[in-house]
Amino acid sequence: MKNRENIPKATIERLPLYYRCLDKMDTFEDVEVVSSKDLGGKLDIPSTQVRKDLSYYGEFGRRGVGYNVNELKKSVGKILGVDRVWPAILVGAGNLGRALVNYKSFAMMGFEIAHVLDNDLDKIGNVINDREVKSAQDMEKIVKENDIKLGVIAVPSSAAQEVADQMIEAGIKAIWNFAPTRLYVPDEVEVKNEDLAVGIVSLIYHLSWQEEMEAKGE
Ligand SMILES: NC(=O)c1ccc[n+]([C@@H]2O[C@H](COP(=O)([O-])OP(=O)(O)OC[C@H]3O[C@@H](n4cnc5c(N)ncnc54)[C@H](O)[C@@H]3O)[C@@H](O)[C@H]2O)c1
Repeated sequence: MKNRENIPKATIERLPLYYRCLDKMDTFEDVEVVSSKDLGGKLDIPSTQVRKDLSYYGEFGRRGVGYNVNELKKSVGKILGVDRVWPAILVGAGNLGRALVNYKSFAMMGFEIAHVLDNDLDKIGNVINDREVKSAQDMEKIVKENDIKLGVIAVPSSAAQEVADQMIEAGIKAIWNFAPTRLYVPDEVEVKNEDLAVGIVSLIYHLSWQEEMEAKGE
C-alpha cells in the first residue's frame, strides 16, 4: 500500500461509494464477482479510475476475471475502518438529532450513536431509540469511560463551537458537524461539515435558471 498521505483525496472520497455498492451486491444481490467496468458503471466512475483507486491500496482481483465481491468488500471495509463499529456521542437531541439517532443503518457504515446528550432539562432523561438522553455536563466522563473518538454536532449554530470545544477537551478526535457554521479546531481533529441547505439551494438555483430560460423562450 502507498503511504496514506500520498493518496488523492478524491480517491479516499470514492472508497465509501465502492464499499456501499459492494455491500449491496454482496448482501442483497448475491453477486460473487464483479469487473471494474461493472462496478464503475453502477457509480458512474470509469473502470480505469476504479482500478487506479484500488491500486493505491494493493492488488485486488484477477485480470480478465474481476474482483471477488465479498473479499473486496472486506478489504475496502478494512481500509475505511468500517470493519468495526465506532461508537459516537451525539450532542443536540432536537429534530435533527432525533432523526439521526433513529436511523438504523449507521452500523453498516461503521458507526453507532452510542450516547445522546443535551443541555435542556426537559430533554435529559427522554429515551430515543433505546438511548437515554444524558446531560451534556457528563460529556467528558462518557467519552473517557467509553473511549469514544467520534462526535456528532446537532445543536444550533450559536452553540456549535462551544460544543466542539467541549468535545475536543473530552478527547473527541473527529467531528461530524450538522450545524451550518465553520468550526475552529486543532489540526489533529478532523471535521466533516454536513450542510444540508447547500444541496437544496443548488437545486433551487437550477430550477430558477430553468424558469428564466423558459420565460425567455430559449
Ligand atoms: N432539522 C433539520 O432538518 C436540519 C437540517 C439541516 C441542518 N440542521 C442543523 O442542525 C442543528 C440542529 O437543528 P434542529 O432542527 O435539530 O434544532 P433543535 O432546536 O430542534 O435542536 C437543537 C438541540 O440542541 C440542544 N442544545 C442547544 N445548545 C446546546 C448545548 N450547548 N449543549 C447541548 N445541547 C444543546 C437543544 O436543547 C436542542 O435539543 C442546527 O444547527 C440546524 O441548523 C437541521
